Amino acid sequence: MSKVFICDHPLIQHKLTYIRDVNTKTKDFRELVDEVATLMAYEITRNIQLENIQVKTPVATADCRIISGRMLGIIPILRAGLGMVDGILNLIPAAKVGHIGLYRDPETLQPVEYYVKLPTDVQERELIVVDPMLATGGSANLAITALKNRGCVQIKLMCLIAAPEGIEAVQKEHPDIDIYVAAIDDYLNDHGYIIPGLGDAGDRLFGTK
Ligand SMILES: O=P(O)(O)OC[C@H]1O[C@H](OP(=O)(O)OP(=O)(O)O)[C@H](O)[C@@H]1O
Ligand SMILES: O=c1cc[nH]c(=O)[nH]1
Ligand SMILES: [Mg+2]
Repeated sequence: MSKVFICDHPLIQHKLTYIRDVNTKTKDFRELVDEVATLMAYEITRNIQLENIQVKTPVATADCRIISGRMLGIIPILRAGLGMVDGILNLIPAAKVGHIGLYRDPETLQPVEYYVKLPTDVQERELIVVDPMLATGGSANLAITALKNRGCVQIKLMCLIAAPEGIEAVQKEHPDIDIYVAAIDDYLNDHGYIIPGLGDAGDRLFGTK
């Protein structure tokens, strides 16, 4: 069974409070999501493997460690996942980015795929699928399935806010995938919105409503 990690670092929780606030405007919302993505990336990469190397300091040789050789990929689920990409790239600039475009049909709440563009060596990479919201779990499940269908095996899911329903759905369909979230909220309303949540992440990031 996949594990669920709640990133409860005080800085993440503090910024999430302002992300949720209805009075936070687009510019601040975008900056806060970016910052939280960086902080969550710090947590998610905690157990990444290191290699030993030696470097010359100005006065001696030092035994050091680097993460070279680890091939990472960031996979945002469009649109809202885009808001988390730069924050992660700040920490891991060598990561490649693949895009999966999905929108959720407002009537059926089923995800509809409209775009997939992945790095050619995606199967060899350790992937972090990012999306601020895990609601019914349909979008995350479809994105993970799309990656697995292309031969990807090392996949983590990183979301800001999850509904219990979404976590359950991902655990059921993809029990091998670990999930990292900043918060698990109460429930989904009749329109599939996370309560209390933050509203529509894509609209708040891009100012479309
Ligand atoms: O878990 P689910 O029930 O599938 O819902 C979550 C999805 O809904 C939102 O995307 P949306 O469909 O609003 O598209 P957008 O990012 O383009 O706004 C969100 O960013 C997730 O991708
Ligand atoms: O609460 C929700 C649920 C799905 N998508 C969002 O952007 N917000
Ligand atoms: Mg949206």
